[in-house]
Amino acid sequence: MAKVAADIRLSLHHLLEVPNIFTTSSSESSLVYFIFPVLLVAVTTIILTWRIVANGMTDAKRPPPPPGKLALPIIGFGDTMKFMAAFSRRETREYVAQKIKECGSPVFKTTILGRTIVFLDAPDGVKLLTSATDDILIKNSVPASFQRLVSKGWMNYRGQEFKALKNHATDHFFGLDILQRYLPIVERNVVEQIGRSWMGQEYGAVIESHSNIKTLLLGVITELCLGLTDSTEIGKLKPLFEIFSEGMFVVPVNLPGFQFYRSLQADKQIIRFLKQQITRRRKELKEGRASPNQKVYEQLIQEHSAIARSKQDNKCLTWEDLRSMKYSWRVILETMRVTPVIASIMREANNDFEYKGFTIKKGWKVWCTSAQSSQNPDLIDNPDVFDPSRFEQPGVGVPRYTYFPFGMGYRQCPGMELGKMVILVTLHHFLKNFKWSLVNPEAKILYAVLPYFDGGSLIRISQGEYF
Ligand code: HEM
Repeated sequence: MAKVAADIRLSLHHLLEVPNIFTTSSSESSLVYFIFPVLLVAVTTIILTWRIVANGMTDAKRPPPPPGKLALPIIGFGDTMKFMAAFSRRETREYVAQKIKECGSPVFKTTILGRTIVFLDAPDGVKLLTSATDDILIKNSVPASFQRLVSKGWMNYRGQEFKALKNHATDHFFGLDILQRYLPIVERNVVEQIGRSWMGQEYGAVIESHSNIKTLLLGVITELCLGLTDSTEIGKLKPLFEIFSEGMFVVPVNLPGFQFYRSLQADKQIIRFLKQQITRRRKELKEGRASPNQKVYEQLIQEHSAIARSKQDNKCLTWEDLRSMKYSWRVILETMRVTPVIASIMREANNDFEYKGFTIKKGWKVWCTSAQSSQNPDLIDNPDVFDPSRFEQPGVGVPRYTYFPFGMGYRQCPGMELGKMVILVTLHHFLKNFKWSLVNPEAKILYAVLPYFDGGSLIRISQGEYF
């Protein structure tokens, strides 16, 4: 090693000692004239090799890779700016349509954030992305910042290890029998949070609803996972989560002054907080102290008031009540179709494979966005129209493999039933106690990984007993 280092130092020394070409003797300048063409040929060869390898032209027996230009490694941005601008303005559909026109194929490739991304078509692409096993596609296709912040645990598990983890989580947390036990806790949290932040406001008061709902959800999760009910303690976590999530889709520079650095610091504080809470919870458990649009609105009121009427003495919601909220669930599905929480299924090729006559290379990211599936006018009638009735008959208004609010198949969201429960319970209590309207109905919903309300989500609430 020492010899190699010495050789490198020597070569660097020689290189640095090459005299200025404008003041050289003839033998020195001929050396420079020799070096330049060699460098030129070397750089050209590297670029050509990269292009050939990137385009998969080296293997004559294989079909070609999908069409679409790739950027030069390291220095090339490719479609990064174009895609990010379209994504944040909710114009992914226009971006995809333009690319399909440019490439002449619904399956195409490009470079985003320095990675080769292959966009697949729906429904076939969604079917592949959600049903392929880990030897073909792995769940690793997220930006580096997101991966470092969020994917440290669950997403890094593969194959048998992943199955064991998922079974464990289902047995101890996400199973339907366990969720039924959580229902009273979820409902109490919703009612308490509504009482704390929403009740008692004067008629027509304006509320920042997004932030309030986030507090509500944090309260539910911290009580379910940690048995934590102290609202002051929970209040400390909220700003940390805000800072943490702001770093999910940024350039991952871990230096003071950068967002990613701030998010990692917040992550450390959250972990410290959670560790303290887990220690406290374990101690409690050991000591045995722990205890376990107008028509749509009218239809929702109809469904929920019927449930409320069927109960005497203001009894709590039951699992059967949740199961009977069928129209409400269609409204929620349609809401997530129009504004998906997670707007793409993302995987990474774990091996070379073929798709529709194209070779997808190992390491390439493989995506199918909701713009190509659940918002695609070729697959869904009038995709921009909010119409919960499309979910009345499974697979008809919304064909199979075109809609994936919780993902599908092997890596489907394990929190789906919990998410569903919290949303339905919250909706029930909101409908019961409030009427509301948007303060700024023209305000856009934009994206920074997750959707957010441009200018806040102010709503005007009027408290009452609506059923
Ligand atoms: C409305 C609420 C929710 C929505 C819309 C949602 C949506 C999703 C989606 C689209 C995925 C990606 C699936 C894929 O790539 O195929 C996912 C994964 C995941 N979700 Fe959810 N989710 C929700 C609530 C929750 C909750 C409440 C939890 C846990 C408490 C949770 C835990 C997870 C985990 C651990 C994964 C990773 C699964 C894997 O890697 O296999 N989610 N979710």
